[in-house]
Amino acid sequence: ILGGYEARPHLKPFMASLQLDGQHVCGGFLVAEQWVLSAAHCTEETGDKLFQVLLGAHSLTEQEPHKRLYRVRAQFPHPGSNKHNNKDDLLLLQLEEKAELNADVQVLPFQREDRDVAPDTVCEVAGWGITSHSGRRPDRLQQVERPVISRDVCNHRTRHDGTITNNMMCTDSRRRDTCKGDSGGPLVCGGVAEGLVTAGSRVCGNYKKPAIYTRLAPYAAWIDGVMASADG
Ligand SMILES: NCc1cccc(NC(=O)c2cccc3[nH]c(C(N)=O)cc23)c1
Repeated sequence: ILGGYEARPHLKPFMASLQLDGQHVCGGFLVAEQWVLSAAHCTEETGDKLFQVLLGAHSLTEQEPHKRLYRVRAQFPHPGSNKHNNKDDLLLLQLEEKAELNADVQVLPFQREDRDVAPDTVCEVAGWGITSHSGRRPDRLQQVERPVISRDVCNHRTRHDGTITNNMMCTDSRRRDTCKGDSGGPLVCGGVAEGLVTAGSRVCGNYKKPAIYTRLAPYAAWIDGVMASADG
């Protein structure tokens, strides 16, 4: 997160850190007791290695009462996801067991009504992604508030030039923005997850490249279907 600030500890109990060998790679959030939602692009450099999922954390390193690292039983990237564009950039992770819910570990509902969030709506996004252009990695969860911008503005030829589909949404990226390591985290508007951070152009903090999110409502059936099929 660029231009943000440290979140109030454990006030975002849905936040997940996707880790490899103890290293934060991407964000995500608890969408059901045994399921975390993140971005398919997060698996690009991991090959077929499975993530571990850290829940209940504020600091990535310090001991905290409800912090717990979960093994992943299976990972389900959306079948339409690929490394050449931002389409269908979703990843469902089934935890080895149901997460133990408590004050610091809670499920976050996602938007199921397929209607655009109004432009200028102020939403918030959190993550352990880099906090500077030099790549400084925070130990504690950061957050920032960002206004939604219309798809038309976001698709302007000087911005994302027509690549933002109806399944995507954008927020202003002037100074305050998402960046490397924030992918997969939720864009929360009015207490509901409306989108998932996607790296898009990988640019951070430049107003000419608004932040892009995968809208969640269009994928409600896919999310429910995977969870139902794998839960048995
Ligand atoms: N503001 C939009 C936004 C949201 C989330 C992430 C990003 N930016 C990256 O993720 C990024 C940036 C720079 C080098 C990078 N290398 C890699 C990589 N996977 O090797 C990713 C990146 C941008």
